[in-house]
Amino acid sequence: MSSAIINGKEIGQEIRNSVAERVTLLKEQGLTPGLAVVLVGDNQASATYVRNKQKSCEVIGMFSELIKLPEETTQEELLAQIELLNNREDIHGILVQLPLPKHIDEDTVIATIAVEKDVDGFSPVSVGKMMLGQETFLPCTPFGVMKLLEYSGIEIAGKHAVIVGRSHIVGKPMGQLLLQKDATVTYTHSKTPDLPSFTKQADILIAAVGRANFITKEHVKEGAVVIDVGINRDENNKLCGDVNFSEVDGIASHITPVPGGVGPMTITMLLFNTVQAAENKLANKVKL
Ligand SMILES: Nc1nc2c(c(=O)[nH]1)N[C@@H](CN(C=O)c1ccc(C(=O)N[C@@H](CCC(=O)O)C(=O)O)cc1)CN2
Repeated sequence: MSSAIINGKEIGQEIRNSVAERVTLLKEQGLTPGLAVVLVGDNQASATYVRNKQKSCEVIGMFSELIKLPEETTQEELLAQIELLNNREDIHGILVQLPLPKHIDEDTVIATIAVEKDVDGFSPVSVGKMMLGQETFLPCTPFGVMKLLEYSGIEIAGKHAVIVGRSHIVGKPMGQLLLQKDATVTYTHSKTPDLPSFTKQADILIAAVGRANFITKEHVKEGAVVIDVGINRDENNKLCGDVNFSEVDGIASHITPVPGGVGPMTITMLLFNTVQAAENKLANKVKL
């Protein structure tokens, strides 16, 4: 029997509908949520994501502004742009599309975003608050995964979650969010020896390693929930995840497809966080 598909497009749309209602309420009170999207350089994939983010804002009635900077922009110039956005009344959320050109230090740039506008949830203060379980903006991809699990009725408490991948924006926060819901969490990565001996124990397996079709049937326990965070291109330049879907289908109880699984949730939770930032502003609630 095939695994149940966790449909990120459908779940994302349901959440976007409720975010759109919150936008309408804010506008009735004279505030239009505004997102600034900063894109540096000519990365084609980044340009596509940024376009999709802006289009998604428009669909739900939010304002968005693209700050497009050339590849040769210096770090100082970029930091100056962010300072301007930090001080703008009409901008409630700021995101700097990653990756940045190599001559710019991502950590310094992210740390410059005002924490109350850090709708990507990447700044050191946001990450620290998330680790402590305090109210803050959660990073959009792991936040989206938590919503996928919630909307699919998947129990987390008491389950063994195994994360494959340790990036700052997905793997690490993912484990924390699952831990906060009482999962037992194991972190693994591409250099973990005998990886299947760990992943085979997972009730919930999160693949966030960034390698096409890396997770195969030998990694997955019968009945596991498999969440594929990967966005890769295979040898035919076809979009694919970190999980070899056709091998794992039928072994997992539930699985996310690529495309149409976690990806759409990343932008959904960005909209969610930006509306939250605007609501916080209206309520004069500064998240420091
Ligand atoms: N500042 C940020 N930079 C990056 C983030 C981020 O969350 N904040 N994440 C990724 C890229 N990303 C958003 O920026 C992103 C990636 C993929 C998708 C998505 O919807 N994927 C679709 C397929 C799209 C396609 O056809 O190519 C899917 O999986 O269904 C959305 C957002 C790195 N940078």
